[in-house]
Amino acid sequence: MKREDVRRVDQIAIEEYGMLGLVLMENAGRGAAERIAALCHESPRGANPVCILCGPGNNGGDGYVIARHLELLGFSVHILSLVPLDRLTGDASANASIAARAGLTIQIAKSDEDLDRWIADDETVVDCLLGTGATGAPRGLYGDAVTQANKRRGLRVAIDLPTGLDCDTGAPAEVTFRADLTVTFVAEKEGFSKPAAKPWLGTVQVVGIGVPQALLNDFKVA
Ligand SMILES: NC(=O)C1=CN([C@@H]2O[C@H](COP(=O)(O)OP(=O)(O)OC[C@H]3O[C@@H](n4cnc5c(N)ncnc54)[C@H](O)[C@@H]3O)[C@@H](O)[C@H]2O)[C@H](O)CC1
Ligand SMILES: [K+]
Repeated sequence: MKREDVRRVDQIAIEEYGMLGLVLMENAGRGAAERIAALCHESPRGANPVCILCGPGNNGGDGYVIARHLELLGFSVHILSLVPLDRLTGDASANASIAARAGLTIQIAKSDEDLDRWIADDETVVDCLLGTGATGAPRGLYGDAVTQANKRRGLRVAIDLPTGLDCDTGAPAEVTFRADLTVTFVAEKEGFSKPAAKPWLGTVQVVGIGVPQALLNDFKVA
């Protein structure tokens, strides 16, 4: 699916089917957490603890849901947000607040030094930095976070798409998250089939977010 189509699915599910964004985000995050747990259990590099890198939008919001569900699955999790939590809005803000009230470990990374200090070398790193709302190459601290993550030797999991990869063209940016696994929502993105995308995607798994079959049929999603 094209970026704009998958964002339309989200919008129609809410505006025409009356679903709540929080429900879509919960389905997305719970499904992603289950795939991450499965990968960590079956891979020799699958470390526990898990570090979740969260950006400013709903891709970051997914990260707070993933953290809550990974903890329920027995993982030790910590969250590095690249923005102060009061900068979050909507469903992302709601889930960051739930995670904070639940006592999940959340640190706010303000510099590359923070990222270097707080991302351990052997933990599993989850990319909830930028998703379908990204435009252009990851800027500033987002580029730093991707560079730091790529240096670690643990597993790397991208949520919805690897930060830096253009999900319509499959073109990687100068700095792109190199994932072992990409968990993507609703359907594979059009750019994932392009050869240039392969080194950055790793294995791709699709997670449904609970939108009605009728809506998926309208977008010809298998
Ligand atoms: N139906 C679905 O697929 C669902 C998707 N979900 C998740 O939501 C994200 C999309 O969320 P959105 O808030 O629209 O965008 P992002 O989270 O990607 O954040 C974009 C945000 O980041 C800033 N930004 C944009 N480009 C850059 C850049 N190059 N460098 C730095 N910063 C950048 C800007 O502020 C943007 O606003 C989707 O991917 C899924 O993960 C829902 O959770 C469930 C349903
Ligand atoms: K991402």
